[in-house]
Amino acid sequence: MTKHKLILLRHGEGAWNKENRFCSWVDQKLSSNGIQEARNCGKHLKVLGIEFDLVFTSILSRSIQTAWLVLEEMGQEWVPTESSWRLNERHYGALIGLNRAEMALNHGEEQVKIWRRSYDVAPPPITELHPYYNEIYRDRRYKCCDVSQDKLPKAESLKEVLDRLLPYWNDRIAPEVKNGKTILISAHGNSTRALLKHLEGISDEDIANVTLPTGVPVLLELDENLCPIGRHQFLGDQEAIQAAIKKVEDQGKVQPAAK
Ligand SMILES: O=C(OP(=O)(O)O)[C@H](O)COP(=O)(O)O
Repeated sequence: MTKHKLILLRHGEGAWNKENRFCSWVDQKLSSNGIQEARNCGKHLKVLGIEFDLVFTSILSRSIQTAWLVLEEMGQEWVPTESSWRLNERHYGALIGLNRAEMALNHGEEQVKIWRRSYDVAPPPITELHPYYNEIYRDRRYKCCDVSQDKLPKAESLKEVLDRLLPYWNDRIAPEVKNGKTILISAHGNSTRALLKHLEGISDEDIANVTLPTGVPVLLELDENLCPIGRHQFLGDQEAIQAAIKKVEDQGKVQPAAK
């Protein structure tokens, strides 16, 4: 049986991951910890003998920077890399920039969980009054997309992320996987969750329980029809990975001191 190896990666920690703020389409760089996470990821993939043929990233710096650092550690800087807005993080609309724990205090943990992890509920849309509206929509990178600026999202559910990501997967990435290319997709927590949902056939309910920590490579093996062979695997120290997953899940809870 043909086995295609696909490595999915949520970028290393960014400044706003650390501050527990919804970052989404704001272009934050990696924190020093995030740089180290990306480097460690590259070291680990090198030890495993992975040889990439192609790399795909979003057009947000943290995913591109992560891909560079991974490739540098692996001595594979030459590998062709392609970036698309369709791999961008979920657009968190009006929630962009807000602190999750404060949101939990003001709106309740259940509401924050619905905003973060429900499949088809979108947060309130971003408006021109939002402090990051201009920073996002006046950025030149969004003039170079395959849709016009006015068609770009103002908020997205996970379902809407999958809807805009799927054409890129189907037309651009999947054919390369089928051709036997070993591919790294360096993207984001929710764009990666959307793709995993599609490839593994995860239900609308169960996808709420899939959490991705930063900087941890996820291996998915696919057969010739791109059906998964077994479940996705987090590569690395399993105990540390479980602790990192719990930390991401707890980001949407009221901080103990404030309870
Ligand atoms: O920017 C984000 O994700 P990213 O760090 O993967 O790019 C989101 O703020 C992730 O938030 P969530 O984990 O509450 O869905």
